[in-house]
Amino acid sequence: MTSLGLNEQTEIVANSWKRCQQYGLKPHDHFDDQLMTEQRIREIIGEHQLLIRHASQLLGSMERFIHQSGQAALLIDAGGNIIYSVGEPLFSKQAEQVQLQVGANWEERRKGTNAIGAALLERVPVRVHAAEHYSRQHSFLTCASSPIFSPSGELLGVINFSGRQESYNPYTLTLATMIADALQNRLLIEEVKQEQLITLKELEYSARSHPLPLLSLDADNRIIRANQAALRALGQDVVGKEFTGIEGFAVEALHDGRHTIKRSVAVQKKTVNVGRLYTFDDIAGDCPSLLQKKELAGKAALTDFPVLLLGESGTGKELFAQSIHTASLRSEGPFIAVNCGAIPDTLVESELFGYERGAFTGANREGSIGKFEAANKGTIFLDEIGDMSLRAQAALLRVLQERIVTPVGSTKSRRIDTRIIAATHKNLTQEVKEGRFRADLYYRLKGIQLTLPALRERTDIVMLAAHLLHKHGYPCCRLTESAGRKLLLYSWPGNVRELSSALIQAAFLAEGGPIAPEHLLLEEADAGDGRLSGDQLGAQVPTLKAAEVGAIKRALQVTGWNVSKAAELLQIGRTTLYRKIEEYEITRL
Ligand SMILES: Nc1ncnc2c1ncn2[C@@H]1O[C@H](COP(=O)(O)OP(=O)(O)OP(=O)(O)O)[C@@H](O)[C@H]1O
Repeated sequence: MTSLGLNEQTEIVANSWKRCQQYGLKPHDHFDDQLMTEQRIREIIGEHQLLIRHASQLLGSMERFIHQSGQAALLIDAGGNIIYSVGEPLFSKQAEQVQLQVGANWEERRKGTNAIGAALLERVPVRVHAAEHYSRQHSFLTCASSPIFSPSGELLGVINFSGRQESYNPYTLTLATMIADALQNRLLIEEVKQEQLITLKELEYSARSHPLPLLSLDADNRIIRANQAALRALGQDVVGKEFTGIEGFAVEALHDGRHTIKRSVAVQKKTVNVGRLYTFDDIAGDCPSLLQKKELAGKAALTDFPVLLLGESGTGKELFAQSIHTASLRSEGPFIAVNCGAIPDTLVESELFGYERGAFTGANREGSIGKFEAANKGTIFLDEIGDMSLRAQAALLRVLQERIVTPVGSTKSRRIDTRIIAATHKNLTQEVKEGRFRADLYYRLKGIQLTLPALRERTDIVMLAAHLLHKHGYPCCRLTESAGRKLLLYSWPGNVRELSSALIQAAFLAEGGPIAPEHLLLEEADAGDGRLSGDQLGAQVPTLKAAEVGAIKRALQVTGWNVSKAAELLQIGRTTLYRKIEEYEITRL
C-alpha cells in the first residue's frame, strides 16, 4: 500500500476533526479512559491469535530498533482494540497514562482524531502528529498507522507506531505500511497452507468414501468446492452459496496443530449400513484368531471360489461376507443376501430362480427375477444354509453344478455369473453325518471354509467394546476396569451382537459417565460379579464349582493361558490359580 501525499493526509486530519465536533467531543474534555476487563481482553486476544502470532514475529525481529527509536509498535483489531504491543519501556509507561496500551479502544469516536481511528475509518495509512490530535491530552504523541487487510480484502486491523512527538521520524509511516503488507503476505501464505491441508483432507475423504457428497467451506461458511455427489444432493448451483447445514451431513473442522482452521469439510454422516456395505476396515479386533480369519478372507476375496462361513450366531458372518464382496473384483456388482432358513419350502425355487408371468396362483402377474439373477455379476450370500430343507438343497445343488437357473414356469434357462458365499451357525459336518445336509452340496459350498471365533474365545473383548461404543455414537464413554473384567468373564452366548446391545444399554444407564459393572445387564449368573438375581435362582443356577471352573477357563482363554494375567483378572493369587487348575484338571484345548 502506498502512502498518501501531504495534502491528502492534511485532509484526512481535517475531516476527522469535523467528525469529532459532530460527535460532540471537546479537545479539553477528559477522554474515554476505560480499559476492557481482563476476561474480555483474554477473549479478544484468543479471537486474534493468528494475527497476533504473525505480528509478534515481525515486530519481535525489530524490537531493538523500536527500543532505540523510543517508540512503541501496536497491533489493533478492526474494532479499534489494542491487542498487542511492544515498545521502549519509558515511553510505554507514558503511553499508559493516555491508555495507549493493550485493552484500550482507540476508535475515533472515543479518542478523537488519532492515527489508529483514522486509518480504520479511511482504510489508508495515516499519520497524526502532535497538535493534529483532537485531544489536548494526546498532543505529546506522534503516531503512524497502516491498515491490514485479509487476502480477501477484509479489514482486519491496523499496525501503529507511536512515540513522543520529539521522536518523529518520516519513515515510521512507511515502516507501518511495510509491516502491514508483510502481515498480509503471511496471511496469504497461511491461507495457501490451509488450502493445501483442506485439499489433502478432501483427497483422503474421496479415497476413503467416494462417492459421498463432499464440500469445502470458507471461513464465512460459503461453499467453495463441491464434488459431483454433493452437487446432486444440494443442486448444481450451490458453489458460492452459504452452507446452512443439511440433514445427514456432518461438518468436520480441520486443525493444523496450532489453531483451528475455520474452514470445514462436510461429509455425509455414515448411516450404519444404509446403502453401504461393510468392508474389512469395519471388522474390529486384534485377537490373533480373528486376524488370521480376516487375512484368509482377504485372500479369498481375490478369487471366485465359494466361501463357507461357520460360527455361532452374532460372530460376524454377514460382516465377513459383505467385506469379502466389497474387496473383490465384483464389488461394483450387487450383493444379495438370502436368509435360506426363512423361505418356505414351497417357495424356495421361485425365490432363488424367479418365475415367469402367471406361473402359479398368488404370483406377481409380471413374473419376477430370482435372487441368483439379481446377484448376477455380484455375490449371493446364502445365510442359514444349514436350515434349508433337503428338497431345497437339491435345487441349489443343481444351480451350483450347472451355473444356470430356470425360472419356475419357464422352459428357458439363464446363465448366471454369481459368486457364492454361504453361512451357518450349525455344525455342518454333524448335519451331514446325521443325514440332514447333503454331503455333495457341503463339498460344493466349502471351497474356502472359515470358522469365526466365538466372542468368549477372543482376547480383544475390551478393545472391541471401545470400538462398538464409538460406532454407536458414544466415543467418550469409557469402561471402568471392573466393567472390563465383567466383560472378559462373561460367556457371551450371543457373541458380538449381544456385546453390542449390552453396551448400548450400559451407555444409556451410565448417563454419560463411565460404564460400571452394574450398568452391564448380562443374561447369565456367571457374569463375573458373582451375584445371582432372584429369577436366575432354581434350575438354571450352576453349581459353585461349575461357575468357578467356567470363570477360570474363560480367564485363561482370554489371556492366552497367561496364568499371571488370568489370576489378576480373577482377583486371586497365582498359586491359588495353579492349585485350582490342577484340582479341576483344566487343560488347554
Ligand atoms: N469384529 C467385529 N467388529 C465389529 N462389529 C462386529 C464384529 N463382528 C460382528 N460385529 C457386529 O455384530 C453384529 C452381528 O454380526 P453379523 O450379523 O455379521 O453376525 P452373524 O454371524 O451373521 O449372525 P447370524 O448368524 O445371527 O446371522 C453386527 O452388527 C456386526 O456389525
